[in-house]
Amino acid sequence: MTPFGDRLAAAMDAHGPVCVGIDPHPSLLASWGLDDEAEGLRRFGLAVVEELGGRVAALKPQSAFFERHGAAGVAALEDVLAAARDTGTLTILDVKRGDIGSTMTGYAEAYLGDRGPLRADAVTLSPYLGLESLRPALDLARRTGRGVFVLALTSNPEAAAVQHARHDGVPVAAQIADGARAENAAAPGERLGSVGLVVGATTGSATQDLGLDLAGVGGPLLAPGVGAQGAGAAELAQVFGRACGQVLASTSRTVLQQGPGRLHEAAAQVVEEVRAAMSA
Ligand SMILES: O=c1ccn([C@@H]2O[C@H](COP(=O)(O)O)[C@@H](O)[C@H]2O)c(=O)[nH]1
Repeated sequence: MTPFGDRLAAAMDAHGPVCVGIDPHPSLLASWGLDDEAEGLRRFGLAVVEELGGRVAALKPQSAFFERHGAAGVAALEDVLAAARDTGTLTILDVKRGDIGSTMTGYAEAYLGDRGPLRADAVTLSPYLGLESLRPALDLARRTGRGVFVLALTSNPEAAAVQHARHDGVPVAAQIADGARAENAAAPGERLGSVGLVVGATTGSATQDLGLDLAGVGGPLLAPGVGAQGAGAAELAQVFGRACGQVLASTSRTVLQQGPGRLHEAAAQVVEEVRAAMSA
């Protein structure tokens, strides 16, 4: 399979640098006239896929909302992922996994193997058990042409206590960025590497203050926080600077709260704003 980074670069060329999250919050389900039960989530997710499949660069289901409903919710997530795959739209499963290496192998097979019912094109990973603990996922993703987004500077304010902290004088987030750079450098020839970072659009001057070389990462930069969390075009330009071309802005509630039938128009508006920010 063509490596994830190259597939994502092509999708961003075709549809713009925006990923839409599938986050079935109870309040959104209610406003869509759906029950907060596994079947409601399934219908919600499938409606998003039906309207946006083939029209955005990527869809990002949020596993937490589906897991709330146990086995039936996870089955709904499997259906949503399968439907997205059928449209040819890239999927990023936001599940933020990270564990000791031997257990990480299980998670890697669940999300990044060729046979797992929850497989996605890419997955979000937490490096806070040590970046190298993610090795099984990094290696399997490379073998199967899938990708990962490692949490570096997340969009929530309380993250700074961990991610800005210094170890041997180097900020934790910068060490994670350097690790992603090394992974991508080991797979030369890809237009965009397949090891990306999560860098929140809400993180202000942190990328500069901490000296993160985002352009040097060589992989995609998933930027949640656009819309409901308060970031817009100006914030994206400030956070990403010369790495703008690698940014995949992510937004969920801002699009989803428009309701069925109006998702594409809302997503197109975000694409327009992000493109303007990136080219300014
Ligand atoms: O740093 C992070 C990492 C992930 N997220 C996820 O993105 C969406 C954001 O939803 P909005 O409705 O656009 O706020 C959600 O699934 C988060 O878990 C993030 O926000 N920040």
